[in-house]
Amino acid sequence: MLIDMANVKKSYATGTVITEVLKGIGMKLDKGEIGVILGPSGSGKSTLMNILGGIDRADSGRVFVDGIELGRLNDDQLTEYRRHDIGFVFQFYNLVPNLTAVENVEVVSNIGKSPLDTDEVLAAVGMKDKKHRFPRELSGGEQQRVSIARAIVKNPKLLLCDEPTGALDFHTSRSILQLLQRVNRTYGTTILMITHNAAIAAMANRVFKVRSGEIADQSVNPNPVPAERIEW
Ligand SMILES: Nc1ncnc2c1ncn2[C@@H]1O[C@H](COP(=O)(O)OP(=O)(O)OP(=O)(O)O)[C@@H](O)[C@H]1O
Repeated sequence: MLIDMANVKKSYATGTVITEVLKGIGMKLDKGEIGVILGPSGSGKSTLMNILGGIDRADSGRVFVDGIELGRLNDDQLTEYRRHDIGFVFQFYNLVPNLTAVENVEVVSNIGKSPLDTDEVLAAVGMKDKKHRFPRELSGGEQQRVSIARAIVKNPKLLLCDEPTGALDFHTSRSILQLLQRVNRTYGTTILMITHNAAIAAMANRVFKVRSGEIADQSVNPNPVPAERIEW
């Protein structure tokens, strides 16, 4: 079991108003699986992912990732966990603009405990030939490939993707989803992906539907579909 969460609650206070964003979430994902989280805007998806990624903390409940109980880590340990064990991919790539593609990846591999080879990873995401370009010289899809290379070069236990195709057209999105499926197979990386797009659920082993801070539905997909067959 890679992710094992039970009864996770989280509230935010703005002024005197307290909003309960997560109301007792439980979910499990096995090692090597792809999980997809679906849910409307504001339902708590990013909050859930931030807790799993060690960016934020739950107020109560239990969160285990690969046997590590995140609630028991102090701030320094949580930073180490985030740095070494988790890869993040965001909708808007978040590459460093004045570094080339290869330098963006090296920034992460240089601080890794057991990083993968930078050139191998850039080749795996199809960006070997353009590795000396700056982000502004790359298309959105290419920038997302570099950001995936940056996320996986540290060989993370868990790859968290928050709307990784949210800013891309259909064809580019599908090639990014294919890439994520290939990363999952090649490196055995467990992937948890947030999306608004229900069609993407077809490529997942497990699908979690979040509504108003609760898991409204979850399902197991015995035959995940290759990403190239997904249509929307
Ligand atoms: N730091 C914060 N302080 C106060 N409220 C917050 C904070 N972070 C999130 N919220 C609130 O928590 C709720 C859930 O936010 P969250 O970003 O987790 O939703 P989401 O499902 O990821 O939405 P989206 O699909 O729009 O990204 C929202 O109502 C949001 O306004």
